[in-house]
Amino acid sequence: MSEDKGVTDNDVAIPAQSKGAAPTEDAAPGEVLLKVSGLQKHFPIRSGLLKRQTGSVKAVDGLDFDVRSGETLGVVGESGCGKSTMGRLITRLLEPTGGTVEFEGRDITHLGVRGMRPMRRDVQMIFQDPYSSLNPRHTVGGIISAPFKLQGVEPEGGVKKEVQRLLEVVGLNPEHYNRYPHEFSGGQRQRIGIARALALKPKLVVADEPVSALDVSIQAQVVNLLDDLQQELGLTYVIIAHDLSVIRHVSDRIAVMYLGKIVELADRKSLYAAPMHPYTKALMSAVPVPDPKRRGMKSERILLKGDVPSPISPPSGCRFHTRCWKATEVCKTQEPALVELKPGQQVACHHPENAPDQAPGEEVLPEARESIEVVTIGEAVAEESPAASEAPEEPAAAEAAEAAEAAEAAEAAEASQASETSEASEASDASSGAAGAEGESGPDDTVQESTDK
Ligand SMILES: Nc1ncnc2c1ncn2[C@@H]1O[C@H](COP(=O)(O)OP(=O)(O)OP(=O)(O)O)[C@@H](O)[C@H]1O
Repeated sequence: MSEDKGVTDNDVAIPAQSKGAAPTEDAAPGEVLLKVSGLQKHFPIRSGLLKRQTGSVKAVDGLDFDVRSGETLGVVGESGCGKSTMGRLITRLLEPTGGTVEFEGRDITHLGVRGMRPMRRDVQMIFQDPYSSLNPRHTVGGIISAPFKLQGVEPEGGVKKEVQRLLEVVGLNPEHYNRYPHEFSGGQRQRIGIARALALKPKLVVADEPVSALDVSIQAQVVNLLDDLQQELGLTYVIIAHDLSVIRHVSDRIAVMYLGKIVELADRKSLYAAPMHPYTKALMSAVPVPDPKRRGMKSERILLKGDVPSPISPPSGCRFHTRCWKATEVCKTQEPALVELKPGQQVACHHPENAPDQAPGEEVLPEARESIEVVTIGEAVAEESPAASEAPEEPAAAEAAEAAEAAEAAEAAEASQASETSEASEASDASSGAAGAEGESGPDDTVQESTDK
């Protein structure tokens, strides 16, 4: 997906983040920053003339986890399992139905708008779609300076100077301050979203599918940027993604969600080395192997049959039992608790993998044997032509991160040529951009006036 934009990705200086962003005053690394207990969100379903509640979508149905200062907690799961709802609950963009959210030891579950205001500075969100999360009528300067205005914060040196510094921090040209979102590529727009999220030096950043709307090579750049910013600013992340390759690359710990619940929560190494929940095992068996030496080796993919059940009436007992090849009678009737079976690895399963059976002596249900299909891949592929073994595998962001670094060197060679072209277009853009800005009315005028002092 190449985009013809006024600003090209060649304008992006990836290592430019080192321009002195001041670290936030976080809790000591490893201390609990966010604590979530029994968190629920049930969306009511109303029907009839009187709009009576006839049921509810149990999008998030009892989550318990904490996020430690300085870490990245990855949250993964199939579409519809409640990841985004969880993200919106912990950033308090949604009101929970039940449970509690504590930030730095303070219960923020039901804080009103005024009570939340100071906390809004500390907790920020990066959204999935850089195309729709930026107001097309506002300049980049206006977008990134909005948090300062909303919070009544006057940074040292003024808002404009600070916004330009932030643009540099995320690898964008500070001179593009007066440009509009449509003049940037997808990756650059996501950088603008990141700059906006970082404006008030938050302690916790919740990123909901921050790269899934982007081209694979651009995904790698944005993932690397998030990584670098975390190192420099001591940020704590909750990163939500359905792509296990992205999650593997960015996370210290990983929570696997299924139908509104966490089924496994573990540090990255343990989870990838020995997943305990059958659902985690199935998810991970579908991940492309990042190590080129191991590509083509025989491996088994577990294909779950059937659809994810409806969150309106989730299955009894263990919610995964209708799709699990290990399901027994106890799985149908008793919901397994999330318990730590190995240090740093919690799982909610009666019959976990790579751990002692929690309900031994139970017979596997006959229908359970039919719930999956195991496909052996690798050998057959390797026997075909060498080209065929590479063709079906989509490069994952983690691999692409490495590929992007190599590609950057090549791109640098092309950059001089590209910059000539982009300089020419910038010259014409500058005048049309200015005309566009002048032609805007209402809020944009305010932005221009207040930021171009
Ligand atoms: N405002 C809402 N009203 C009613 N149902 C909702 C609402 N928002 C989400 N849901 C439902 O809640 C469930 C969880 O949705 P959510 O968006 O949190 O899942 P997700 O894991 O983030 O999925 P995706 O990866 O597709 O974004 C889905 O069944 C969804 O239809």
